[in-house]
Amino acid sequence: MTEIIDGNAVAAEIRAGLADGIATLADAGVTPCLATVLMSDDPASQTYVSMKHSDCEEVGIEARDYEIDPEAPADDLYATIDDLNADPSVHGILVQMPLPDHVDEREVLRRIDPAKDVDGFHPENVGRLVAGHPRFKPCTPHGIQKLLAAADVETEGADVVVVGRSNIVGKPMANLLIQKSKLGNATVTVCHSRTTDLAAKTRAADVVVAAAGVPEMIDGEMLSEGCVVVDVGINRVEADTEKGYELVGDVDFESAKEKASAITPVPGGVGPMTRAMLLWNTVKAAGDAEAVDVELP
Ligand SMILES: NC(=O)C1=CN([C@@H]2O[C@H](COP(=O)(O)OP(=O)(O)OC[C@H]3O[C@@H](n4cnc5c(N)ncnc54)[C@H](OP(=O)(O)O)[C@@H]3O)[C@@H](O)[C@H]2O)C=CC1
Ligand SMILES: Nc1nc(=O)c2c([nH]1)NC[C@@H]1CN(c3ccc(C(=O)N[C@@H](CCC(=O)O)C(=O)O)cc3)C=[N+]21
Repeated sequence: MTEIIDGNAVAAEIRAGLADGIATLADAGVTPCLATVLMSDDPASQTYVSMKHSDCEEVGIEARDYEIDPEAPADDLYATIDDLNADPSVHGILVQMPLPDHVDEREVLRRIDPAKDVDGFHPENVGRLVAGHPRFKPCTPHGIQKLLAAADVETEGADVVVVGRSNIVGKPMANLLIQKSKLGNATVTVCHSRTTDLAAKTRAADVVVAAAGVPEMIDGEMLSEGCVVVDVGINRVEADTEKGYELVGDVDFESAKEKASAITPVPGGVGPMTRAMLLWNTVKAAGDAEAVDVELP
């Protein structure tokens, strides 16, 4: 029987597990606070940001919402970041990606105070991760580690293929998996659009992490019997539904399920974990900033 790994359930456990840390902060008079900054009209981005706000509310994190007209000059965004950096009541800052073309994404990432960079995208935090002593682990790959652990999937000694080399998913995923740590110690192959014979690589893997942004590109034919499949892809494809679209992953779920011993669904797999680990990083940021020792799940 193939195990369907329930990301909603594991994310709910993580949120519940944050209660102790949030209570410890409350005893010290601190309410953790996340500021989200949205500079986009994209409905998907708006949905994600509003989901992040309701998650915060559920666990007792204050969420502040900043919205900037996507046509506004980049300086408006930079000024908002500068204000949030300077505000001691704000512990975490998330600038929702993607940004409009006239905004320099790299400037945005290096402008956020690295101590408030709950996405873990600031070059200093990327450097710490690569050097093996992360401060904020990027939410999606960190969530995937927690998901694998909850499903009793050992990464130690496993051959893992990561499909995708983006700075927000593929690269940090590979970096976390090669760390000398309990949720690491894997042997990792990173594939991308110039990889030759992707299917041969994925067929040799014990664990496949699909993060290419190509709907259903990994099918059962590309997988070995008994492998574990983590589907990061969130693709809105047109469909005859109430919303006019449906969400599909980068994995062809039906055929992959025939081969895999365990697989994450879309929706309800990695997505909720990304949001849970954002809360996790925000509680950590608050503890660090206020010098309160918080236990994290
Ligand atoms: N569940 C969640 O929480 C999250 C989900 N996502 C989703 O994950 C997916 C990936 O996101 P992101 O990393 O930001 O995407 P990017 O578009 O930034 O990166 C995609 C990567 O996949 C590679 N790729 C594209 N096509 C192929 C192919 N045919 N074969 C092999 N590799 C390919 C690209 O290669 P190259 O570098 O050569 O161009 C690139 O490295 C998207 O569907 C996104 O919506 C993203 C973040 C969080
Ligand atoms: N600065 C920044 N940080 C991010 O972490 C970031 C970002 N920008 N830009 C976009 C991507 C994408 N991302 C998702 C988070 C949660 C779900 C999620 O919760 N998905 C639900 C369903 C969502 C739905 O119903 O549309 C699920 O898979 O079950 C999806 C995608 C974070 N990202």
